[in-house]
Amino acid sequence: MYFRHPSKTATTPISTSPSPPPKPTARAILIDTEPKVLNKCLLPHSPLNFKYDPGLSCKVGDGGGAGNNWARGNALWEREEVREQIMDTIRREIERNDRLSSFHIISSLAGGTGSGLGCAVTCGVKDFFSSSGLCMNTVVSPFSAGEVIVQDYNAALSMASLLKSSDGIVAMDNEVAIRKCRKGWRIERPLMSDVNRMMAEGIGGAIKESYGSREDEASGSRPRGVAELLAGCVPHQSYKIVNVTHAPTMPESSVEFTRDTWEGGIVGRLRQMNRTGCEVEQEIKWGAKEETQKTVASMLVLRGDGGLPPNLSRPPTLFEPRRSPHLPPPSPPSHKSPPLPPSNRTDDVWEVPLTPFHDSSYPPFISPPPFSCSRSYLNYVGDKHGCLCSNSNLPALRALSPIAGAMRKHSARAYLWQYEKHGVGEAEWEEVWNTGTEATGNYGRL
Ligand SMILES: Nc1nc2c(ncn2[C@@H]2O[C@H](COP(=O)(O)OP(=O)(O)OP(=O)(O)O)[C@@H](O)[C@H]2O)c(=O)[nH]1
Repeated sequence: MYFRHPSKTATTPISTSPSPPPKPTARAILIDTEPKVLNKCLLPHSPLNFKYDPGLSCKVGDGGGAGNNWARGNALWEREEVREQIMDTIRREIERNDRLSSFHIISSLAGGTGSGLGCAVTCGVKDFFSSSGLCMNTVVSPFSAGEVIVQDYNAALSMASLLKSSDGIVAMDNEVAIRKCRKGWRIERPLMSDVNRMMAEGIGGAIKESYGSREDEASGSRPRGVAELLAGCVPHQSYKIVNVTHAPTMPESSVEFTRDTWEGGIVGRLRQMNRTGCEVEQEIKWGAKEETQKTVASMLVLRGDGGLPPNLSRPPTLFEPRRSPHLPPPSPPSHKSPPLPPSNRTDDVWEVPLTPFHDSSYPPFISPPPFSCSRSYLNYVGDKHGCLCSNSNLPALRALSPIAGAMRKHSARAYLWQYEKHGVGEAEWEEVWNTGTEATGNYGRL
């Protein structure tokens, strides 16, 4: 459950004048070493349609960032006051839950705070709260050039640490997201906010919303959010890097003119993308018959309007569908509809057997390779949206590639003193190479 909705926490005063509905509060713990970054997130008049809880923000360190140095960010965890502040905040938030199924930690790979401290927090969560739930990390890979000179070191240290501590790593890539913004949304010069929106559309589509109430469970929807994603895509601890692709990606102005089908449209495109290792919908090579990408496990989440099953009322939506104001409002849910789809629409996926996504070869110990498909009624892109989470070799190898870059830099002894100063010496680098070589070998063998 990612948000606390106002109805649960506050009583709304009865008023005759219409006022905007109160914003839900993200159940997110913000951690940074730069107070100005946190303050920006906490601005009372932020344009976001949700707000952050100032009580859940942790300003740690001396206020100057971690200097794009993984070791410096990671070493902050050695300081008792930093550890206690972060762990206390997490503990308080856990105690406010009825129940908890998972943790989701989001950070970049290239900087110092998100990568270094983020890895330490992941280990802390696993050490202290692993009985409370699984821990998934979403990490953002840097652009291949033009950013931080030591980005390969930081990304390599992060990946090696998370491969050991995390239950699943969703690897997002800034460069891929920029291409999606350009080709899918036709934004010539995407801003970081566009990149973030694109990534959110992917990861938001992948994680089935978990409202966490007992009624949900009683209704049979059993929403499990992150835990469901991990169960579907991480069948073995040697394969914990997950890639997320989604369709459609189209400019907002095209939404009202687009009528996609499931099997022939969205699902077909995602299948071809999965077979050929294509990450941008507009770059699909339809002529390519050969599989260029091998997948260990995959999970498809389809989102679309349809008759809601009885007892499953539409939850408050944070992501309003990108629906044109000229379209008639969506019809209210029919309580006469059967408890589960199918509907009578011929393009509905429930009427068309899904051709499995696993037509590639798999390691012998995973047979048959897991493939699951589920549906959510909460949609926020047009009337149909598909999201494929897969444990495929090409994106995983790309996420691991900074380790090779770091090895090259390391052999030239470049910048190593900056890391040594904060406790990352030869033994630690050796561990990174070993972990990286093993993971690269596992994916390379597929
Ligand atoms: N997608 C995305 N990437 C970002 C964003 N902000 C920074 N990055 C990427 O994150 C990396 C830099 O890491 P930051 O998160 O800025 O650094 P930090 O974790 O605050 O670490 P320090 O600055 O060293 O304290 C670069 O690869 C950036 O491209 C963002 O809003 N969205």
